Amino acid sequence: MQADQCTSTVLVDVDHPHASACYDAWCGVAHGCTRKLGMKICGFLQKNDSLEERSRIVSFLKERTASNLLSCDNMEGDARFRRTETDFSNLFARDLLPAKNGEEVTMQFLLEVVEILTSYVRKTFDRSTKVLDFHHPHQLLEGIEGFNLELSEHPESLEQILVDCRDTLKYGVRTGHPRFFNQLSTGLDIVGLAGEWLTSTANTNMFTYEIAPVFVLMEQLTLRKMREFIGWPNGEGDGIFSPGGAISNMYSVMVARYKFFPEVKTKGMAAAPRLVLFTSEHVGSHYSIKKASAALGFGTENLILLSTDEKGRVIPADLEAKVIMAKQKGYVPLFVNATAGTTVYGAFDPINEIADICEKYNIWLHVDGAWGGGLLMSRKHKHKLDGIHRANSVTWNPHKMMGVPLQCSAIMVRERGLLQGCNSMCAGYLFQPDKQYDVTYDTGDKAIQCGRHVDIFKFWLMWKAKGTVGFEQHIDKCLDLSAYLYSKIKNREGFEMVFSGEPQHTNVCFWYIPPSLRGMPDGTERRERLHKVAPKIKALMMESGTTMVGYQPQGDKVNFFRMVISNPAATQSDIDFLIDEIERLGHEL
Ligand SMILES: Cc1ncc(COP(=O)(O)O)c(C=O)c1O
Ligand SMILES: NCCCC(=O)O
Repeated sequence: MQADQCTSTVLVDVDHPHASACYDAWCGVAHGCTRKLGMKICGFLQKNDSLEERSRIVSFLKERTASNLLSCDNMEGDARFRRTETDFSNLFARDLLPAKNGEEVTMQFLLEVVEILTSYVRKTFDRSTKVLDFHHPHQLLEGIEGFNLELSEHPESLEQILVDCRDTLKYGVRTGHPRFFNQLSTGLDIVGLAGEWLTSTANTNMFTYEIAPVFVLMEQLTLRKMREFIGWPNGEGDGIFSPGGAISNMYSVMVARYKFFPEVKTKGMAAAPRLVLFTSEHVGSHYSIKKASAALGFGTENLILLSTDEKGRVIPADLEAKVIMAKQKGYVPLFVNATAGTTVYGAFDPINEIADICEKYNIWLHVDGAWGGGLLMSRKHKHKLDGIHRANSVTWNPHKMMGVPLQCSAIMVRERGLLQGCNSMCAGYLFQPDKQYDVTYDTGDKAIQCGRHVDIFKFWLMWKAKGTVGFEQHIDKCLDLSAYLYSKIKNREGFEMVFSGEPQHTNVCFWYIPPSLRGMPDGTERRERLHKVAPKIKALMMESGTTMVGYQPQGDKVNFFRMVISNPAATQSDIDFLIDEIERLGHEL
């Protein structure tokens, strides 16, 4: 293989036994070419990765080379922005753009950062790397191998800044790792990552169309598409992206109150009767409803918890009984939260039956689909959210089941105008009515925030890259993996399911029973000892860094593992690994 670096023309011996090496060389050529030509070569090469295909490609490229169509003669032009050995020890932030002559240093610095990030991405998907390198807070605060968290009086060199970047990732948790199961938000979507990089580079604000024209329109179009999945005709309604599901849920309570008692906006809660809210007793109906009742002045005593069945689903009859009881006490039932995918059990409340009761008593129905909303995109699983179209508002977090990088949460409201009416303050320095464009595109007055981060682009880009079918495949795969896990442990010695039956979402809840506890009669001693098993296994897991899965008690149930899957990188082998690891770490307890 010879490559004339001046024109980067590559002469290839197709029959050479190392045709594959030629293929790799062509990739190198592609990367040295102009974007368009390089992309074409890369795309062409990557579509065909078998050796035979590679040889065919190489002979194709050889012919093209012969016709001299593949010369990347702008190498010189790009060479100055190729990563080169740079001594950053005497370079500082002040040497970066917009400093005079700062372009070269800036490019080299950013290329170093890109190298750090791309190296991290590669390791994230490498199962031979650890999920985490756990250290206790005092160890990190004392400084490990020179990683000093203290802030500096004087500027650190760019070399130190790059070291700090590497260490920050080194001592963090690889939430994109295929064996990271600890949270509902997992994974590292590359297109989403690129979207986030662009978002930070654009560094703008969502409050007005004038400074975020493209992002505002993307948000509007994407929310409409989401509302179509909810089943509101033509995607009618309103919405906004918020910092998270807890805030989205808070919006729903605020808007419900504004709908029925608008004067509370100006006169406060004194202008309303004693209002009561309803949600599942399960902590997984999410404590954010409780937070909302506290933060919005209802008082947590006015949040009435609803009984649930063995699978954690709200019992509609209990809701109706408690509504009647509240009314008999002179309270006003304002708001019911039905959860589509509870945090711990993954339970889907019976929305239609709950909607019947809400319509009967004229109560606002909110569906918290923070965790389960994504299943609306799956033809196989969307039935679990039947009735969601009857909701007055819906929370849906793409940053959970759909793998969109944090943060990305939507609150959608069926009735247009309520978000604006509830939150608008008409700040004259932002929302001038006499702008040259249609000011209804200014979103700021719908929000409880002023400045609002651009959370839409990474989601919009992923949707463009995956298509709706791509999200459906992602969701179906994760649910298939949870069914696989359930099938592996439901009758396995040493494993006990917290509730019977196939998982509704990807949540699989179970106890691991070490041999020392097997055969022990149920009672206080067994419960106390079992309560300590999951925390101990989790601690050993984190110290070994091999995998991570959450645990918690629920009601009268002692600590149990909650396995959730939202990372499309996970495979059955990772599920097998988790089971084996739990047995390995817990066997001697
Ligand atoms: C059902 C449910 N609602 C709301 C939330 C809160 O979402 P966020 O963490 O984005 O605030 C969660 C988080 O797990 C959840 O599971
Ligand atoms: N909304 C909090 C996240 C809960 C979890 O990831 O388990």
